[in-house]
Amino acid sequence: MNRAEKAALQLRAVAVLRTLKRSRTYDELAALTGLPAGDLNRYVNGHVLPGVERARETVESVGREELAHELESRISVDDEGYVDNSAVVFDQSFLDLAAPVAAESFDFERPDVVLTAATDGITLGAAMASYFDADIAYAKKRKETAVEEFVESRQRLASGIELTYYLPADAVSAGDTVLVVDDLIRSGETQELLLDIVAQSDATVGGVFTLIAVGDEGMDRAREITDAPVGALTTFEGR
Ligand SMILES: O=P(O)(O)OC[C@H]1O[C@H](OP(=O)(O)OP(=O)(O)O)[C@H](O)[C@@H]1O
Ligand SMILES: Nc1ncnc2[nH]cnc12
Repeated sequence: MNRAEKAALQLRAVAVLRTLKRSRTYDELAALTGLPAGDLNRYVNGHVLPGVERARETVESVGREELAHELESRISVDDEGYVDNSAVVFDQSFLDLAAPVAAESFDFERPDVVLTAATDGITLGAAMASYFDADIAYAKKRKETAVEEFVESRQRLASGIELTYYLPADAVSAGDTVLVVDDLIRSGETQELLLDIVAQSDATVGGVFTLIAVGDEGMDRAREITDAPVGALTTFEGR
């Protein structure tokens, strides 16, 4: 490992600890990590960096299970099965941790572009794009001003309302590998539109990832459209 890689690992460990600290006392963080509370305080406040071995152990200890647990503790589901995930999508540090875990948990092809749907998918999309050193693209329900060419995909929803997403045509190029992500998948209607935009762009789907699947319907729908890996960090019961 060269100096830069060591520093990146040490900083990632600090990011992990800071994220875990948000909902914990130092004593609780010490119990969780096995590291002394005083050391944790110095790491979280940036006075000292953890040594490379400690950094590695810290980063590796936050695997899929821990992250899913952290995610579940931050969201609430109402009586009708609707999810409030604002404490997740507004926390870029948490999403920055989710990206490597998603990449390690599923066999996604390395993307050229990470594609999502505005609005709530954008922060996760940005974290994933940054991790893969890929571009971020997001389809919007309105046409972007001053852009001339769009790829658009329209669908009539179960409710009868029509939903259209527009993506500037140069956001995804023919031949690109595209990782499609969203914060939440329920019916899969949004995924169907995003996957259609990838197909219209003559690009390849490298995977589909969501933080939260509500029921199986949307995930199954995505799996019918693509053979690429389709994965969720957590699944909740649908209505
Ligand atoms: O699987 P589906 O049933 O299509 O639902 C999932 C979509 O719903 C939410 O977005 P929403 O449509 O609420 O738009 P927003 O992000 O702009 O709030 C969420 O961010 C997904 O994009
Ligand atoms: N927040 C949410 N919870 C459950 N299903 C949804 N579909 C779209 N947004 C949703």
